[in-house]
Amino acid sequence: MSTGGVRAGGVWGAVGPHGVRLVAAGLAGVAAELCGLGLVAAAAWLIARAAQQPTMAALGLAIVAVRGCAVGKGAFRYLERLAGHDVALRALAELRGRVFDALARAPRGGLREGDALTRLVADVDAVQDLLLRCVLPVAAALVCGAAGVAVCGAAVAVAGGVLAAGLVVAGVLLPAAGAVLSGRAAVRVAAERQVLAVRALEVLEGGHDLVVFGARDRFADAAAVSARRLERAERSAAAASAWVAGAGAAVQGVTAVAVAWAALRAGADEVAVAVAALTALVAVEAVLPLAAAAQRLREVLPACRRVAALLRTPPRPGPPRPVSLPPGPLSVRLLGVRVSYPVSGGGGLGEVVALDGLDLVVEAGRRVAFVGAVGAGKSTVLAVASGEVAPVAGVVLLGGREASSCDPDAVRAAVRGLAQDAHVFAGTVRANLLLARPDAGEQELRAAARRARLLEVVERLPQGWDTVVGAGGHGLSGGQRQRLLLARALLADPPVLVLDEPAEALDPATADAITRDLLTAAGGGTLLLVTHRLAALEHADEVVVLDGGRVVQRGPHADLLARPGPYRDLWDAELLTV
Ligand SMILES: Nc1ncnc2c1ncn2[C@@H]1O[C@H](COP(=O)(O)OP(=O)(O)OP(=O)(O)O)[C@@H](O)[C@H]1O
Repeated sequence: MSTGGVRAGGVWGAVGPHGVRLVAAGLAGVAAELCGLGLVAAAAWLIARAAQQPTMAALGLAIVAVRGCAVGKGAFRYLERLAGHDVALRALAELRGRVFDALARAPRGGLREGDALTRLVADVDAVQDLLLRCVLPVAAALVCGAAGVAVCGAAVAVAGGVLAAGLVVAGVLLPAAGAVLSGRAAVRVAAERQVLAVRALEVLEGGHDLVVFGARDRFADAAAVSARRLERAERSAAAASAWVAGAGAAVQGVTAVAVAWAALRAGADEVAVAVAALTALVAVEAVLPLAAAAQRLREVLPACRRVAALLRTPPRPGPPRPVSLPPGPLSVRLLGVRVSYPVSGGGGLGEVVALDGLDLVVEAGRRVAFVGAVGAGKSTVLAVASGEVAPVAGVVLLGGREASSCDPDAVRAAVRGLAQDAHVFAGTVRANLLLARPDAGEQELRAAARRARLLEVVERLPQGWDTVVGAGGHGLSGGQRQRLLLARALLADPPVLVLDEPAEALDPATADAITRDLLTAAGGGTLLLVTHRLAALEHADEVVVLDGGRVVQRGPHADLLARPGPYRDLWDAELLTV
């Protein structure tokens, strides 16, 4: 699986590398159908001919053909299933890799949101049906239909023509009618399923709030209504499929009778009539799955189009010849940086200016704290430094190199830490930490945990480091979760460590102790720390006060406190809340 740019070919691009296997599966399917056809044709000939009491020698070849076709049908069907599923699973694995790459490139929100992501998983799985239930049956039906017409035609010429007409009805008209009939039902099912998924997610994820605000029953009723509507849509889809299947069986019977009748009228002997009629029965049976394939195709094609659209997500723009970053702690310079976010509302699109021509210099190895009111732009400073958000104007320099001329992955690796929306993965505590640095040793793990005050939490967990946390695992309190995320950020130990509210959800005493540790620890790289708690900032090399996306004050904690201004106002406000 690649992690880089877009690979061409959409959904078929994932199947292409396994083309030989797909062809092998198709050939095995065709061989199985031909064996089925040969079996019935030979058996029909054998029974009808045996009734004429010829010598055993005259029947010998047909007996061998019946046995050979019977064995061959089972063997080739087995090979088709084996090769077909093998190619489908390989193609799915390849496609999932490409989809994950594309998701990593996709902008935040949108496709990464819950319902869209759930749908995407189903869309990717639908590609399996494209191969197994659409492509392979079509190949087998085409060859078997043509062979049936040839056998029938050889037995009685006119019977071949009648069979061809029956095949057109069963293999073209019926699937087309079925696709139209079931298409509308499939669209309704997809829409209702999406509504139900959204409602179910709301009830599941917002369950606690719904109970607190007394809205649980209302939301649960709405979800139940959606479930009933989905059930009705699924019933009408199933009814359409049942009608098509019934019509297929009728066409099969009518074709076999018509072939026998045409053969009799043409003056064929009873052996030829039996062979033609039974061959027609099998040939039509081979094309009947096309009706189901057409219906499934109507559901699968939109899914494939959605996956293909995601695969076309362009890579994040990067320079053609990236400049490399110097080793060790890096300085961070933001010169005239302006960042705005698009927002919709009031019937149109607008923008929020988060950073407004910000100038900031943080020398390598310095520990700088960013403070300010809610929405002042603190998190955006970190996002710009780590390359998560691109400024619309201004320049970002890391270690003296323009960040935009460096490889975006290298920038993300050099400037990282703890974001506000950091995630605890379903896995052990150890695995969650090692995500930041898979090669970290036990000592480094413990040191990071100690600094984040996580060690005491781990020691109290039932299985210690091996306790499973995250979705479906041991529930962590808000404070424990925050310590785990902070320990992971500290273990990463990048050249520029960015920490956004690392002591959030902790009690004030622990929050201040952790902040003090972070600011006084020996060694380490440059530290950019966003915090609302000012008590420990006397240990920061510098404090930067932001307001409205601009720097309104900066300097050591003591200097800022010594004179009236925004910092002292924040300090006084903090004292009042203690
Ligand atoms: N993804 C976004 N889309 C739209 N507006 C955004 C987005 N992220 C931030 N903003 C806006 O940009 C401004 C600065 O946000 P930012 O998160 O940088 O502030 P902050 O100082 O970190 O706030 P807080 O202390 O609440 O975390 C705010 O007005 C915010 O509403």
